[in-house]
Amino acid sequence: MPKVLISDKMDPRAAQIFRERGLEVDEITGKTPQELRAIIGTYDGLAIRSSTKVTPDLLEAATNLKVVGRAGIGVDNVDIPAASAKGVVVMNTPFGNSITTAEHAIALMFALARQLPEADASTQAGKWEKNRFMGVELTSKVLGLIGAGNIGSIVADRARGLKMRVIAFDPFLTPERAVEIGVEKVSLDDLLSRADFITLHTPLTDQTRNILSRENLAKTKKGVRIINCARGGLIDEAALKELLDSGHVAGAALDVFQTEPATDSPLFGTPGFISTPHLGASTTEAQVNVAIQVAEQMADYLTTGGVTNALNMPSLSAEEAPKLKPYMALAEKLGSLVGQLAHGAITSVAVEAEGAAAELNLKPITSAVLAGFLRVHSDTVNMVNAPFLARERGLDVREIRHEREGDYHTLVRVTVGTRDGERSVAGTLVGNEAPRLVELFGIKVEADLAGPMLYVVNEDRPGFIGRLGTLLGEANVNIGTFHLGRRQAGGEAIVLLSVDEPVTPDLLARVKALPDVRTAMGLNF
Ligand SMILES: NC(=O)C1=CN([C@@H]2O[C@H](COP(=O)(O)OP(=O)(O)OC[C@H]3O[C@@H](n4cnc5c(N)ncnc54)[C@H](O)[C@@H]3O)[C@@H](O)[C@H]2O)C=CC1
Ligand SMILES: O=C(O)CCC(=O)C(=O)O
Repeated sequence: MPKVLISDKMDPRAAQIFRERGLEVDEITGKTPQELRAIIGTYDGLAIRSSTKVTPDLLEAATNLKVVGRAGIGVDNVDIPAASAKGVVVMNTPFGNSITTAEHAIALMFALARQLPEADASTQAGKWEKNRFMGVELTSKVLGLIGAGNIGSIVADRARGLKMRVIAFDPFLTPERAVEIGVEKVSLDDLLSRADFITLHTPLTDQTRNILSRENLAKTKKGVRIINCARGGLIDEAALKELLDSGHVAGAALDVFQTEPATDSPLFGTPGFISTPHLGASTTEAQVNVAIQVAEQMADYLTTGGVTNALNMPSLSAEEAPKLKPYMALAEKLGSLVGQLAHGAITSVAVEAEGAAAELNLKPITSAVLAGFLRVHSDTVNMVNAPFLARERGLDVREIRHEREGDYHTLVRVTVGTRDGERSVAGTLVGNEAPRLVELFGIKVEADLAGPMLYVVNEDRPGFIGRLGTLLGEANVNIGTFHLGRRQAGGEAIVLLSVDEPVTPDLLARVKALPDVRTAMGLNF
C-alpha cells in the first residue's frame, strides 16, 4: 500500500481522501530539514504547502518517493530539476486558491487606500484621530497589474467592478485575452508611469526577480501604492523602504517577503507599510479546495498512474491512464529492445503510432519508450526523468502519427538514429492488452518480450535451428518460447527465444561459435 506524508499544515480532508483511496497516510508537520530527511525514505508521496523545502538533499534521502503534491500554486519551495532528475513527479493545484488570493490583493488595496491598519490601531488606542487618516478613492484610479494570469485576471475583474481602470504588463498576454479580461496591455515602463496602484501577480523567475527594482520603483508615479501577494523577491525591499520614507511611494502592502518567515524587516514600522504573513491563500474555502485537489491528484497518480497538473510530466487523465497502460508497457519494451540492440551513439528517437495508437496521447508513450531505452544504462530512469535525461543527452525526440491502419489494428514503431543509419522495431497489442513485438530491424517476427531472452542473427540455412536447439539442450538451458523471422529465404534470419535463466557469457560464446551465426546477444526484459 503506497504511503503518503503530509508535512505541512493542511485541511484534514486531504488525509481523509488519501485513506479513502486506500493509501496509508502520516501527518507530521513542523519538522526540521534534518528530521524530515530522516523519515522521508519510506514514503511514496509527499504532500506540502510552502513550509517544506524539497531540496536535492531531501530528495537524495527520498528513495521511494514518486510524487510531491503542492497544495497551492507556487512551487518555488520545490527543486523541480532535482525532482525530475530523480524521477519524482511534482504537481500543484493551479486554481484552488486563486480567488482567495485575488481577494487578499483587493483587501490590501482597500487597506492601503484608507490606512485601515493604522486607523484601527489608533482608534483602539483611544486616540480618535479623525483628521489624520485621509484616504483616496479607488473609483477611476489606474490599477497596474504585473502578471495577468489566473490571479491577475480575477483581480482585474474585481477592480473593474470597483470602476478602476486596469492596465497590465504581461509579455505572454495576447491582445485577445487582454480584451476578454478587460485590461489594457501596456509596457512595463508605461505601467510604472501611469498606475496609481500596482499589484504583482507573476511567479518568481529569472525574468521577474526584482521586477520592481530600485530603478523601476523610481519610475513609478509619485504617490503610488504597491501590493505584493505573489512572491517575495519581486520587489527590492530596501529601495521600497527608502521610497516609503521619502514619501514617493504612499503605501505598500506585502503578503510575501524575500526571506520567509519574515520575523524582522527594515520595512516593519514604516509609515504607510502594511504586512500579512503570507496569508494570500488562507481562507477556509481555498484550503479545502487545495487539500482535496492535491490529495485526489496524488492518489490518482499513486493508484492509477493518472497525472494532473504536473509541472514535470505530461498530463494523463485517470480515464486515459488505464487505456494507455498497456501501450506504455509495449513502449517500454520496445525502447528497452532498441536500447539493448542498437550499437554506437544514438542521436535520435522517433516514436510512430499507427491505427488505434495514433488516436492516443503520445507524450506518455514517448516517455515510456525513452525510459525503457535509457534504463539500459541506468536503473534510476523512469517516465518522469527520461525526457529530461534525453534532453540532457541531446537526443532528437520526435512523435509521428499515421492515421492509416497497416497490418495491425494498432502499432507503435520506435526508430533510433545512429551514425550507421536508422534501426527500428515495432510492436502491437494482442487483444488490446498484451504487448507483442512484430518487427525487428525490418524483419517480421512475432515475439513476447519477457524475461531473459537470447537473440541470434544467422544465415538462413537448413539444420541451423536443430544445432542451436541441441546446443541449448546440452547446456541445460530450458527454452520458454521460440520465434523465428527472416528477411528472405536463404538470407539474414533471426531467432528470438525466451530462456529460464539469463544468458551467460559462456553460453553466448558457444552460440556465436555455431556455423552460420552472425551475431548473438542476451537480452533482458
Ligand atoms: N500569497 C499567496 O499566498 C499566494 C501566492 N500565489 C502566487 O501568485 C503568483 C501568481 O499566480 P497565478 O496567477 O496563479 O499564476 P499564473 O501562472 O496563472 O499567472 C502568472 C502570470 O505571470 C505572467 N508572467 C510571467 N513572466 C512574466 C514577466 N516577466 N512579466 C510579467 N508577467 C509575467 C505569466 O504570463 C502569467 O500570465 C504565483 O507566484 C503564485 O505563487 C498564489 C497563490 C497564493
Ligand atoms: O499554502 C499557502 O499558504 C501559500 C500559498 C501560495 O503561496 C501559493 O499557492 O503559491
